[in-house]
Amino acid sequence: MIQLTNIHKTYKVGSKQVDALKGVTLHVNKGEIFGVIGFSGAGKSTLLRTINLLEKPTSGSVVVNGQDMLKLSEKELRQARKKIGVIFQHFNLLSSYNVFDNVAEILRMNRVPKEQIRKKVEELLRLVGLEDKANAYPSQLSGGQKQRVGIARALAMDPEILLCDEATSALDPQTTESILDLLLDINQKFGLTIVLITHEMQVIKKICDRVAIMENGVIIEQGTVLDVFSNPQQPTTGNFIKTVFDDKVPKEMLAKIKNAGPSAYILRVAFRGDAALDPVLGTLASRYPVKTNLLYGSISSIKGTALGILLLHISGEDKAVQEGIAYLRQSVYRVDVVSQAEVGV
Ligand SMILES: Nc1ncnc2c1ncn2[C@@H]1O[C@H](COP(=O)(O)OP(=O)(O)OP(=O)(O)O)[C@@H](O)[C@H]1O
Repeated sequence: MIQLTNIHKTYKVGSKQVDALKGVTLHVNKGEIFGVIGFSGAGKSTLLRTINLLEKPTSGSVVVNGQDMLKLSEKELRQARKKIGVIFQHFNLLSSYNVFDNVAEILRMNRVPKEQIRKKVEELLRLVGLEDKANAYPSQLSGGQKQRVGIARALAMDPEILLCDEATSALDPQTTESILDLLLDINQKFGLTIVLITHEMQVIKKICDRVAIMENGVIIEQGTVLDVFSNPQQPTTGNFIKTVFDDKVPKEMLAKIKNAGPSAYILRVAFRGDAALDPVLGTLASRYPVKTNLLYGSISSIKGTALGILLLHISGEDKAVQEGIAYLRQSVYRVDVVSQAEVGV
């Protein structure tokens, strides 16, 4: 659906050059929700804006729906952009227009016949749950309601792709959840392809199928959300995951743990799918003469698959501990030995 290949973008600021994108290659499948996460300045907005050519790459290719976007004439590009809706962090509504007209304006601009406009706007406002706010002005709406108008505007021309530029960053956590539910609903109802950029891992976890992590203008890691959450490869990815799975243990608690022998470790254990329910820990305790303490545990569902993260303290004679760890490694998705300093707070 979207293929970005070896995208470079260099801005010139006075005599200085800023390399915002340094060879980004990305494929987004039709109908999926693809998230791009990174810290401020990583290049996310620039990347998102190359998809509809709001930002023209310095080099590289942008193919959307089989069309090479860089080869289109102005007129063809305008047509192609109709199929790519965009929603923004600060909503971009027209403050002097009411809700109805904010949405109708898009249809008028695109010369949709007048008699079709009312029906279409009513349909869109129903979809986003704002049918009773048609006459309200943006200043009379909450942030979440404003973003719903933004979504209705973005969907007015029946796009195939929706680009979301930090669409929930200005919203409180509860409103964020409801906007993400709406995006998920639209994705499922219409098979809409969604690309979103965010700095919140919670957003990625809740609705994305796949994720790319950006740092300094490059993608440092990408994969399904489940794979990335359960098996991160890069330290930055691990740091983002920690914002969702806060596997910290009070230092006083760590100080009280008594080792059952000379060998002791703290393990971070990731379980996936059905394995999350298996009595692995019971078998570990009965089969190996080791002592285990559960320090932290969390199970959540990522796109319908359970992902469990545990912190375990294991101690005993060295041979038994090593065999116990080997058994765990065979039985669960991933086991890492972590230091007290890493998990203690
Ligand atoms: N129009 C511009 N002119 C000059 N430099 C720019 C321009 N737009 C972005 N940059 C620079 O390019 C780099 C990437 O910026 P970009 O906005 O894409 O990052 P981001 O990951 O979206 O950050 P944020 O989360 O803060 O929006 C930054 O160093 C930024 O200062």
